[in-house]
Amino acid sequence: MPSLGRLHLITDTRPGCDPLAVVRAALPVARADLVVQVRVTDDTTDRQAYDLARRVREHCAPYGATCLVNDRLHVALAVDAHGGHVGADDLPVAAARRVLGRDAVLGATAREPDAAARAVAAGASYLGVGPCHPTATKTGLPDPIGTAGVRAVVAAVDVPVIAIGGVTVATVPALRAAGAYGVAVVGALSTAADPGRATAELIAALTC
Ligand SMILES: Cc1ncc(COP(=O)(O)OP(=O)(O)O)c(N)n1
Ligand SMILES: Cc1ncsc1CCOP(=O)(O)O
Ligand SMILES: [Mg+2]
Repeated sequence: MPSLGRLHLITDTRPGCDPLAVVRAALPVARADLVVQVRVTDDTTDRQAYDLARRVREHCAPYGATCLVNDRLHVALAVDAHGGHVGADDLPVAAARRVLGRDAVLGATAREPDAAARAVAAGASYLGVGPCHPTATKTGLPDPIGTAGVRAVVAAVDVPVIAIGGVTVATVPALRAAGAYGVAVVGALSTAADPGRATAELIAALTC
């Protein structure tokens, strides 16, 4: 399995967004440092999710970027994605591992050390940890864990920790200092005036 990219671009399929345009802008900048996670709104049909994921997968290939699918692992399999991401309301990690197979990239959401260690024992190859900071992108989230929460999870596991939730280029240095391997963003790229430039700034912050 290639090493995991440090910048996880999560697609924003809310009304008014153009997720493929953001992916197209980010790929030539971040190349193999990019992981594109296809995440769709709940009212998106499987056919729509499949069509988006198939196109993302095709776009990623020439750049060596990784394509993951959030929640809908049958879509991940159908488009030959590199893997998927699951959280508390999705298939359990061990079941997701069985679905995706031994070699797939499998991310799991965790916000505290015990749950993180259980997810890794069940087969997660990386953890999405957060929300680290306040965010308006997803409702119903628990309180942010901050950099101290990230540090606690990092100390408990031996897989890459991807910090998520309210991440901006300004917050990356502190997250990296807390041990995060990388970051996952929605708004920092989907609402950027120039997503290519925003990608370059995030990559610079992640790799310095
Ligand atoms: C990298 C990363 N981390 C966390 C999440 C959140 O997953 P989940 O808790 O299942 O919530 P939804 O994204 O499904 O609403 C993620 N998608 N990616
Ligand atoms: C899906 C998800 N899970 C925890 S925070 C979040 C949304 C992150 O979006 P943003 O990067 O815009 O804060
Ligand atoms: Mg989920």
